[in-house]
Amino acid sequence: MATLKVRKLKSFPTEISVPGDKSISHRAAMFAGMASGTTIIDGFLPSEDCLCSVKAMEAMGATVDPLEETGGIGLTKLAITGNGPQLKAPSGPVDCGNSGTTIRLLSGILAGQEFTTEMFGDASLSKRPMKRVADPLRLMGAKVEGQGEKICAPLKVTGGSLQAITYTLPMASAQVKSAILLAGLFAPGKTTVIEPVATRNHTERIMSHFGIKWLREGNAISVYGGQSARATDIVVPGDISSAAFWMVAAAASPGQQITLKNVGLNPTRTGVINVLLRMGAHIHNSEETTDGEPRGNVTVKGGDLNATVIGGAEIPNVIDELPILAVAAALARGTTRIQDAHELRVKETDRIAAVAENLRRMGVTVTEFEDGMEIQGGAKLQGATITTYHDHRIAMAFAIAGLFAEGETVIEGSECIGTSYPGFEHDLALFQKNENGEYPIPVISRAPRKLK
Ligand SMILES: O=C(O)C1=C[C@@H](OP(=O)(O)O)[C@@H](O)[C@H](O)C1
Ligand SMILES: C=C(OP(=O)(O)O)C(=O)O
Repeated sequence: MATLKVRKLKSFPTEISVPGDKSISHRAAMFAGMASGTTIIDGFLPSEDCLCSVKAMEAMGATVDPLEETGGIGLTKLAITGNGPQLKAPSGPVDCGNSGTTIRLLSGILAGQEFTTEMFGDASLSKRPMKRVADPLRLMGAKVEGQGEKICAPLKVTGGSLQAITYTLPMASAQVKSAILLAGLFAPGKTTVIEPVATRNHTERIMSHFGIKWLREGNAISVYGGQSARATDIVVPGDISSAAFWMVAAAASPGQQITLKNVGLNPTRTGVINVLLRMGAHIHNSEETTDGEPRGNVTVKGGDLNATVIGGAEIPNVIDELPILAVAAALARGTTRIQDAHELRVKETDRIAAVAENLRRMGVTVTEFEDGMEIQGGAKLQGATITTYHDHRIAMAFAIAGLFAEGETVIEGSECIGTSYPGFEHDLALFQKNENGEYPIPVISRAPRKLK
């Protein structure tokens, strides 16, 4: 088990470029693998989760050529050549690691294939509910077999002749929406997903990018079956969910300023900026390119933060940022309430319990509810030993809390950070100059290295 030690912040970088967006990298790998021809993906996130999606597509017949590596984090540019939407049966079970996005989106693709595939994951993924994808995919005609009432992994999907459905999502989940839309590509007729609350729309945007037509009527999103993806190069912006850690570090540091470069600014993901603005942070974005996904630089200036309420339709937009927003709440004046966030209980770990437990260890008063928590801000944070429960967002959120704590904060089980943010420890070191003006971890160069 790896351990990350964090001390109170001693230095402040003026700029950080976070690695590629995780949600978009998964989708780019999957659509490229289902397209006929070669797609170059630039800005790919070489995290363990996204590499599971690449390896899965490779196991099912796609060819993967590495093109560029970026210092210390790995493969950031690759070419994927697919053979069209009918994939090859993999020679064995597919490893989805820690990745909910891999197993759920892949289930949608596999529902359209005429073979049986088994998918498995690590201990955390094996506890997460797959019934939410099994239910609609079974209605479409796929056979989905899993473990117990929650239909957990290992999950076996046998696809084939699907029928189009209209399905109202019982929970706000972009993964379930995406699984149904992906399966809909293999079902004759119009498949419609109705989402009661808007969730991230990367699947819809990437379908347009790969030449697949879809339509939105109110809160209903539809695709017609029988369409194939057209290979098209794609540039992935930086991940706002990773940038969020540095946004909070800066927002809670009066007198400091940081610019996060080339961050994805899709409005279904920018809730974290809205929440921090409401808490009193000074944030400015410059929106740039819009070849499918908006992106830009985000500058955050520190100040005194105030408590807020986070809930309702805003929740899906900040779902992965709630652990770090809970840390922001601990650093703010007043009591912050997070509500309507039951979904946090079925992530890599129960994130409500894990955040409450670790905040308390640092000296914060937290009241836990079924759907969220109340956090009393303003207490002096004390360094503590943090349990990550193998959840990358818990590890990174509490590493940021450690920058504001007296004494040392020890993040036990920090290896999970590689799930979404390879290079996080090195970026964190930019805040940790020691007495001699040296960084505790060598600061890596992010210079790209061409492989071909
Ligand atoms: O579609 C996606 O890429 C994701 C959707 C969200 O999950 P849910 O669909 O379970 O809300 C999010 O928490 C996850 O990190 C990525
Ligand atoms: C919940 C997450 O990812 P996934 O569902 O893909 O495991 C996350 O990245 O916070």
